[in-house]
Amino acid sequence: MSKLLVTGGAGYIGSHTVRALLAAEHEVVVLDNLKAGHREAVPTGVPLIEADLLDEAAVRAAIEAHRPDAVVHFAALIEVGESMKDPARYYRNNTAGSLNLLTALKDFGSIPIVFSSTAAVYGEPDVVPIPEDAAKRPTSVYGETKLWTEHMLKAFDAAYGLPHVNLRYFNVCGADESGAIGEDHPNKTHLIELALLTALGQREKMMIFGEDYPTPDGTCIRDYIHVTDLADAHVLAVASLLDGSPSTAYNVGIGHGFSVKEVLDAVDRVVGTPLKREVAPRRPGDPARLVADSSRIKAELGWHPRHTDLVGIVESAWKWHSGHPHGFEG
Ligand SMILES: NC(=O)c1ccc[n+]([C@@H]2O[C@H](COP(=O)([O-])OP(=O)(O)OC[C@H]3O[C@@H](n4cnc5c(N)ncnc54)[C@H](O)[C@@H]3O)[C@@H](O)[C@H]2O)c1
Ligand SMILES: O=c1ccn([C@@H]2O[C@H](COP(=O)(O)OP(=O)(O)O[C@H]3O[C@H](CO)[C@H](O)[C@H](O)[C@H]3O)[C@@H](O)[C@H]2O)c(=O)[nH]1
Repeated sequence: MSKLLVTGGAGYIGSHTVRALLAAEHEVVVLDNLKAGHREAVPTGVPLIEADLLDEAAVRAAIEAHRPDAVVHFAALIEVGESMKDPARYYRNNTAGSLNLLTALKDFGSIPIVFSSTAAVYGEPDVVPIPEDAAKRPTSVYGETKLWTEHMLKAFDAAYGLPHVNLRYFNVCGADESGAIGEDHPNKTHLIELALLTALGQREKMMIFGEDYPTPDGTCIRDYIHVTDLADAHVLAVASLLDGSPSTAYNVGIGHGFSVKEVLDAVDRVVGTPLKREVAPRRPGDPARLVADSSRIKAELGWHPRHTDLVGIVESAWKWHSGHPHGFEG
């Protein structure tokens, strides 16, 4: 049993991963500023340090007090559109916040770290499915903040020895099978969450952002990875670091893409009624097709996604949203 510090563990992906880490018999401590996370998402018995990564002294105090064997680092601002309007906030929170954490990790004996990176580091890809060594040309400040953190990790590892795994997630979706936790971001921008809130009557209609992309039905294609499969990838990444494996990066996706229209068709099937749809202009910065080549994590860590059926993925998200129409507020 190892002791793990999880930053952003009160958020959507973090709270699912905390459960997977507990199931793998690790001891877990969460650090979160609760600006986008939820106290209720942290399981009873897991200590929650309410602190901000920008508070360097608080970060150092948390590491010193708990002396984790490894850290899983989710805490970040996550909205592509907002990052373009307020880059200062994104570089400060995501890149400078990560710098505070990495500095503490190297000062307290090079504590290994699993970092939440993103497919957004690739930007518009030359090759699809995208392998890890594809060119990194982020088209958003959000993607840049994550790529800069990857650069810092590489430099810290070279200079001080800081073992790390960058997990580059594709489009994360779904919810824990219990239906007790799920996606509840303060600003809703993700396709499946918005569609299900529309089905609950909280939105009038679904906007399809562009149907003139060079794809079979003209809408964007994404690789939808279920949050519990992603949580399993973290458990494996932590184990590999604790075993002394060298630093690396892994793409985490199912290796198959679905178009916006296919996702909305699946939502219609699951909720049993067709949602009102309207075609809108393209959303700036959206690549046409993002699909992961996840063969490296499969080969090296033995990871395999269990949720590859789109209707099943949407059903799991629907169980959460229909049971908690206003998220953690009820
Ligand atoms: N959701 C996706 O589709 C997706 C895709 C790729 C990568 N990611 C990455 O995964 C991670 C988790 O995303 P999520 O969807 O769970 O988002 P989320 O907003 O639900 O979780 C992020 C958590 O971090 C906390 N946080 C943010 N800044 C902090 C700070 N400075 N100090 C302390 N706590 C802070 C928030 O309160 C929140 O609980 C992020 O790093 C995100 O960039 C998400
Ligand atoms: O109301 C909506 C919302 C989204 N979309 C479309 O649906 C697709 C998926 O959009 P999301 O906003 O759900 O997700 P993104 O692909 O923009 O981004 C997500 O996945 C990326 C990696 O693939 C990054 O990690 C990012 O942080 C994360 O939000 C896009 O083509 C988007 O244009 C719509 O048509 N209508």
